[in-house]
Amino acid sequence: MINAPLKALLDHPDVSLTPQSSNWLAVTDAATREPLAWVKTHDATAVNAAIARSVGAQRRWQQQTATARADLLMGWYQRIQQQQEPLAQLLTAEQGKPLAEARGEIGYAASFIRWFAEQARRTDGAILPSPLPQQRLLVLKQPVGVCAAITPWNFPAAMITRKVAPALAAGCSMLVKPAEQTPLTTFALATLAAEAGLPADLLLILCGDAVNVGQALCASDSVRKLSFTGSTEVGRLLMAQCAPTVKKLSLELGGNAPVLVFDDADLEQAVQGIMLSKFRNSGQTCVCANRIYVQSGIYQALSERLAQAIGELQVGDGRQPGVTQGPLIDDTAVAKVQSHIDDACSKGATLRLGGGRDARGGSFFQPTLLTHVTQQMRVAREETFGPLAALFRFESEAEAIAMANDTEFGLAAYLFTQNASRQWRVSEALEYGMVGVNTGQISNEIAPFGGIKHSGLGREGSQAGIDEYLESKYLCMDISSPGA
Ligand SMILES: NC(=O)c1ccc[n+]([C@@H]2O[C@H](COP(=O)([O-])OP(=O)(O)OC[C@H]3O[C@@H](n4cnc5c(N)ncnc54)[C@H](O)[C@@H]3O)[C@@H](O)[C@H]2O)c1
Ligand SMILES: O=C[C@H](O)CS(=O)(=O)O
Repeated sequence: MINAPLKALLDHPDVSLTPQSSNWLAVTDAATREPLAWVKTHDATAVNAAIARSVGAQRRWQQQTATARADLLMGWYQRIQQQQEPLAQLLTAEQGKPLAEARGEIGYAASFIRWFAEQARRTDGAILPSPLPQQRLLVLKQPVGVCAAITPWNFPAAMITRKVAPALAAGCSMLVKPAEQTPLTTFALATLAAEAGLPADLLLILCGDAVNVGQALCASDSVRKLSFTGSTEVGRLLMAQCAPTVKKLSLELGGNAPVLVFDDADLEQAVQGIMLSKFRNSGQTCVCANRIYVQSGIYQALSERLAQAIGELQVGDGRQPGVTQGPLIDDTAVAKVQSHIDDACSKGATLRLGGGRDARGGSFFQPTLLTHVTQQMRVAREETFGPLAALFRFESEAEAIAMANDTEFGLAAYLFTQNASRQWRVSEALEYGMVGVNTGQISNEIAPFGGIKHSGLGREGSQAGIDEYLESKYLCMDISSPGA
């Protein structure tokens, strides 16, 4: 239910708490599947009208000083922090994750705003040593201009601010198409940005048919950048759609994260790291452990301890105390996890724990452990995006690295070993954008988040994050006096 604090966050002409006509989209509760609200949808004409408004807003916004932009972002940050609880309740309602995780995501989302408020005043250019005495060479940093973002449902707050904050800090405007399953958090964040003084039309939300909205954004020459977070399949499509207008692109795509646990790992540290990486958001994160490779000497002890830890997970409505595993986003997600389990078992894997839809029905799924998994199974090649821990066995370091790298994805990888030399050797050999050593928690606003190969282009957060929204302009100035 949308209570009074949540209703105040959704005070937007494109959000209705009462049923609306056909060109409005119903947003449902992830656990109960009851309608929460309705959001207005945009066709191509409406998208193009929004782009035109964004152009004007951006031109005015880039005239603001970096200090003014930073101050406004800090005001937005503080309001989000003050509203963490209602925002978390709204996020859990539409996405399903347990409230404790939702509170954490709100804090994580806010951290990007604070980070880029700080970065706004550090977009330094350069003065270069000229090769000619009469010339002076300078580099200016200028905003890219009108930007668009298309975001996934699994982190309805953080995937918005990880794009909008650097864009606004750099002097850009942003048009956001949130996932159809979880747009309400985006509207709530926009409400707080407006309360902080964000000028009208600088942050516009475009709900509607993803294909049509996406095509209109990609086709517009006024939109100079697209930042997409989602599946690799859609990322490839958007990349192609942006080619005719040569847009700047940031792509945060799919993953297939390996975890390597060596005989010399600290067993408890490895189990805790696997649990954190695998079961956060019920396994619905791009950096979740998808394949767990365990060296023979520790395999039995780890599989026993992991089974015990998985058995302690609590499935249910994320609003209920003690629940650690909320529902999957929809029945399609349930079917994909089930298909990976069935495929693996048909090819010789052992079902150690769980294995199917939870007795609660809906899209609740039992946290599952498979052992004796091999590279020939679908779970080794595809991103499961659900609460399935798949254990593989290996003998040597070289074999583990080869299996870990045997994928077109390259987002995150993890390894557990107390041997410092091995930490360096394996980290350098893993073909991924991010590597966790003795930890399953690698995400923050300060580090460069992103992947290589089919997991994407560019980085979010960190010093690099704002560069995705800036252009470098080179000035070459002849300072010789006339007639000299
Ligand atoms: N790398 C990361 O940081 C990161 C973060 C979250 C999710 N993901 C990936 O996203 C996937 C799961 O999220 P998802 O199911 O929302 O992904 P998805 O690709 O199906 O959808 C993502 C967004 O794209 C939109 N979309 C879908 N088809 C489109 C089209 N033809 N044109 C324009 N927009 C379109 C959706 O409406 C949604 O807003 C997983 O693969 C996961 O790994 C990656
Ligand atoms: O799912 C993708 C998110 O980027 C995960 S994280 O919260 O940034 O680790």
